Amino acid sequence: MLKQARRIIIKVGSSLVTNQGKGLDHTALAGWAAQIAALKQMGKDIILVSSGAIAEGMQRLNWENRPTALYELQAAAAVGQMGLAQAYASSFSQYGLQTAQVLLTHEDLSNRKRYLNARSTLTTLLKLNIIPIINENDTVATDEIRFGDNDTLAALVTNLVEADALVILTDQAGLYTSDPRKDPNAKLLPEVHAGDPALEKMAGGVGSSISRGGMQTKVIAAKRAARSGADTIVASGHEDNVLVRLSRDEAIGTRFVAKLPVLAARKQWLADYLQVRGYVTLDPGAVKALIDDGKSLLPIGVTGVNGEFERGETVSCLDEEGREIARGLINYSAVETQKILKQPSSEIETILGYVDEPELIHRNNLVLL
Ligand SMILES: Nc1ncnc2c1ncn2[C@@H]1O[C@H](COP(=O)(O)OP(=O)(O)O)[C@@H](O)[C@H]1O
Ligand SMILES: N[C@@H](CCC(=O)OP(=O)(O)O)C(=O)O
Repeated sequence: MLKQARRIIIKVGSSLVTNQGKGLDHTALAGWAAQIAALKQMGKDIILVSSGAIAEGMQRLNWENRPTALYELQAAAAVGQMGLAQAYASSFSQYGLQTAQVLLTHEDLSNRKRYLNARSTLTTLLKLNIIPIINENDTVATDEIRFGDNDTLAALVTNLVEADALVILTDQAGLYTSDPRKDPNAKLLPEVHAGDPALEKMAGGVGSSISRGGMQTKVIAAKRAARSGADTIVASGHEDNVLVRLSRDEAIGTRFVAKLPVLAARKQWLADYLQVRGYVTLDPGAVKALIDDGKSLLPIGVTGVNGEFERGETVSCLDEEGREIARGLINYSAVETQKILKQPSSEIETILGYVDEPELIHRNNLVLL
């Protein structure tokens, strides 16, 4: 599949770019640059999402253990990001390629204007034949606006620039039926369907103290990438010449085939880019109205509300078992929603003294998950 792909996002995880968490593995970085240069020769647009700032920062600061305080992590990232950018710039320059550093936070992608700016900057860099190297802007990201792991960031970038494929390189051969570090009988899955709920049960957490997310975030990243039609490959970065071989369509690792219906750009944005501020619980009738009948969500079908949100913010819709079935932009704040839930829309004015909209979440602002 990579043979056909013109635009590819490649993510290399913390487990691959660092020397067991002690600074950057410069030989490994040079190897990624060499392989990406070969892919560029084949006429492909490449964006690299690379972790490693915190590990490099810890090394430069002589810190033995990964700090837990956010401000220390942020300081380490600020120091280490310099090293990461330098290392890539010098490795890629061997092949006559220039690099650009792009640091993003979740907020950059949830704000529509900044999202569009990020998209045009990235596409301009690609047109200029430059390799954008993306990482999370750890220095300013607070807990509420953090991606945390770079798998999620890579998936959102895949959708942002409408890439054809996402390649996630890690320290395991691909997705196994269970965590191979814990289960000696775990089997590698060569091909799966992105978005298959069974996969999330197989995938476990991180494999090392420096990584974030584990296989769980990779499986979800594949589901997100599929929403814009991109296939995902999760493969081992220790595999010799892996990117070049993948681009010859050699079967390596796990391929997540995108079979989900492709969502329109605005609906993708609703599904994945916005931060959920609260939850509403739906009765079975409302669940059916949303899923089977394509209706808007009315207050009468809501049985519970959680969180503090304002009008226009993103709220997740749960069924009675707590499964998320949809997300959308809500027309009433949490306080207002609490007052009008289980009530017919005709009562909104009597209860609140005004009415914004008869729907709690209008269909146009709602996406099924
Ligand atoms: N079903 C699974 N298949 C493969 N790896 C798994 C699975 N469940 C959990 N893992 C763990 O996920 C780890 C890879 O994720 P992570 O440690 O976050 O690496 P990275 O830094 O590359 O993102 C593996 O080392 C492995 O221990
Ligand atoms: N942004 C952080 C890395 C986040 C992280 O570890 O992500 P991952 O490579 O997905 O395990 C850094 O550069 O140190």
